[in-house]
Amino acid sequence: MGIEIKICGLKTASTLEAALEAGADLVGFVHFPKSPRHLTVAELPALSARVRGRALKVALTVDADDATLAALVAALDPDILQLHGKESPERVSAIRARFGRPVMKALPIARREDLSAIPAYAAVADRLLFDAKPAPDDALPGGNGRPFDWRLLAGLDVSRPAMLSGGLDADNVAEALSLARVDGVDVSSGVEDAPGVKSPDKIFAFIAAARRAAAMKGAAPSTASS
Ligand SMILES: O=C(O)c1ccccc1NCC(=O)[C@H](O)[C@H](O)COP(=O)(O)O
Repeated sequence: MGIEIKICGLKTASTLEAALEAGADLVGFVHFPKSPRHLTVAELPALSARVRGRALKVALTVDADDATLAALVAALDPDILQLHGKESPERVSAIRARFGRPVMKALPIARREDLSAIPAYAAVADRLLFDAKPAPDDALPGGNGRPFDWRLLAGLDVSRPAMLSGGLDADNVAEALSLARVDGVDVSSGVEDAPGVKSPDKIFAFIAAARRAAAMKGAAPSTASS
């Protein structure tokens, strides 16, 4: 079973290069001033040029207005717009139509009830990303290194490609993939030495662990009919 791997919150040329060399399928750039991973619009073209088709570029925003999205689209030329705020299904649909880019909507998950949002967003987004719901004292809506109960996604059957994120790292990604039925994994804090400081070694270790886990999952006999 192949999976997609996204390394999010890349800020420097050297760590972006590490993610690309390690084989990341998607690379994420955060535009959210409160984040330690925030990149200004002016910083994006140089990073964008380095990707050169080696991975999909993802622009991550939180409840961004159209002017901000337009500036990001011009500066990064993203392959995917990741919406990580409280964007309604109507707003997701409007962004997709206005900017003509595939949209990945992040959905915050803590309990089974949180899965009830899936159908409305699956109807309008190209992809879904299941992330841990922030705790009241978390400063950010994502990128908090907080895991959730991956068993909630065990029987997941959505009509869109779905990624899992929240507190993943090289040590737990195999367990996460063994429990959640997803098409990919997304990591930020788990490949950092400090908030906003990516570690090339941890990026390589994470991607190797995720690929190994996905290969083992593909090789394991199916239990679906037993
Ligand atoms: O990373 C941030 O600083 C951030 C800020 C605001 C919204 C979302 C943010 N990050 C989301 C991600 O990096 C990933 O999509 C994912 O949530 C992984 O986060 P982590 O738990 O740190 O691995």
